[in-house]
Amino acid sequence: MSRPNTSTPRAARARPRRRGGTATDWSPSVLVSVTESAAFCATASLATVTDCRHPVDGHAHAFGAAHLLESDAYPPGVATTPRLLTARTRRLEAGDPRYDSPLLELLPTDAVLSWVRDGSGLVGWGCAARLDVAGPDRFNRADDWWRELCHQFEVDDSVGLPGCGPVAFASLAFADDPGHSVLIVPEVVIGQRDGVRWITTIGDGSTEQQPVEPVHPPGTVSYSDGQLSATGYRQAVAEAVHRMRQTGDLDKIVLAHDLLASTSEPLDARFLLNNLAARYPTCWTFAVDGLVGATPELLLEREGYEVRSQVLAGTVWPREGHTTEQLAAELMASAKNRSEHAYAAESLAVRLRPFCSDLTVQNEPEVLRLRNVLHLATNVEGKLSESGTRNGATLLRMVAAVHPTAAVGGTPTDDAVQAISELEGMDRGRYAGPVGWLDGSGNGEFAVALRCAQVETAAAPGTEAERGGGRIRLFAGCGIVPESDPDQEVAEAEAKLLPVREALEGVR
Ligand SMILES: C=C(O[C@@H]1C=C(C(=O)O)C=C[C@H]1O)C(=O)O
Repeated sequence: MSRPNTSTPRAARARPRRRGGTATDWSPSVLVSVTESAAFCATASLATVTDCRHPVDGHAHAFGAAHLLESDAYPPGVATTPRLLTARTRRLEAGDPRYDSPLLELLPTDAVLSWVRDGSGLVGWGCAARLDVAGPDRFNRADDWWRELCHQFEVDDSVGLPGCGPVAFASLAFADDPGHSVLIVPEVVIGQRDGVRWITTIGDGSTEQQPVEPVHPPGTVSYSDGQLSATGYRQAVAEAVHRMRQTGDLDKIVLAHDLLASTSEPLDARFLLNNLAARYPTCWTFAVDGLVGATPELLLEREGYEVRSQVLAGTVWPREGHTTEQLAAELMASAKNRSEHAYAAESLAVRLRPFCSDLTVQNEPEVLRLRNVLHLATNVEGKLSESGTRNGATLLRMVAAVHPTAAVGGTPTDDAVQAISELEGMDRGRYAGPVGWLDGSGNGEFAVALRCAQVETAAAPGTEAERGGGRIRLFAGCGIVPESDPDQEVAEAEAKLLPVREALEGVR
């Protein structure tokens, strides 16, 4: 992909102010921090904005986080003292210990943020600003917040690659309700792209030299049913198949279930990240606010005017006596998998096309080979239209348009999403939602949060967590079509749970 096109229209790109630019034309806007969210009803979009270094406590904060909210929809917030946020990016050079260590090895213990694939990507820590948001309008609110915040940055960036300057890590809920989405602007980001390693500090950079403690293994791991057991999952799949065959109102539905793991020692997200990255180097190893995983599915990447996606749907998993090539051939020849896949590829392409002047969808799917599964994959590439970008087609708004694709929702989308909530009866949280990062120039990458688990913070009474251990909720799901066999779907979900299970158990 080419470098960002600097002629991208202003409306399409949140533009931080670059040092050496028009310093005097910056007029501090009134920054408002909304401190209350519990008072709102569940169906409304909720937004809580926090300057994390100064937890919301009713006092003015040392520096501001800003967002746009309709004044009549929210109670009065707490006015903050407007102060410019500084984002400083510089190249790391040979001789600096951070120049050639693997990115994941640079992470301190707490508040880790990760987006790493094949050794490149971004890691971050600390929290210069944070948005918590929920509801059907979560994408637009997140987009407004990020673009507004970007105007408050003074940027000193001598590298200029996508991911330099101010960056937000984002992880959005699968569903309009329930679910909670989060954007975190770290205090420190270390990035690598095209062989260049850089560091960005946001704010005063005081956490740049955070000591890196040794990674702490989780001890013994035990599993128990989550909100939807494997047996319950089998029933839900059988019911979906029955319904599809009887009424024909759904063409495809993606059903998932969860699994709880308890560990005898506290969970160190870096232990999972390291193991996942070692076994799944071609996946995006991510961590945002306790959601940790290694996903193979690129939802949408934007660089300048170019967008790219790789839709995955249709799966086989290793069986004794079958080579990878035999499995790949079986997958390509399976009418059931091809139809599951076609719905997913079509759903992405149809919703991305309005933003593009050109959109190329691979004719025939290819096979993506991973250790635990093989998927059918379709590559999609587009060029954004100038009118679209002028009219505010930001990455987050495009992500909003394509989510959920039929790889994690179904066809037709609204009916499938409704049926998912009825049949699963669990809160997916941010599993199967978009996860990724955004920079201040409009570039970014979002994947579908798969092969992941949510580290739980509250310790349930009588659990390992209460005794000082950890608790984590793993998720996996499968596309169901009328030809699906419930036992096979249970086995497929098990294969998809394997990456996180093995990472927890220390398999590398
Ligand atoms: C839903 C998941 O995966 C999705 C479903 C797939 C399928 O049904 O074949 C394949 C890849 C993903 O798009 C998951 O991993 O939990």
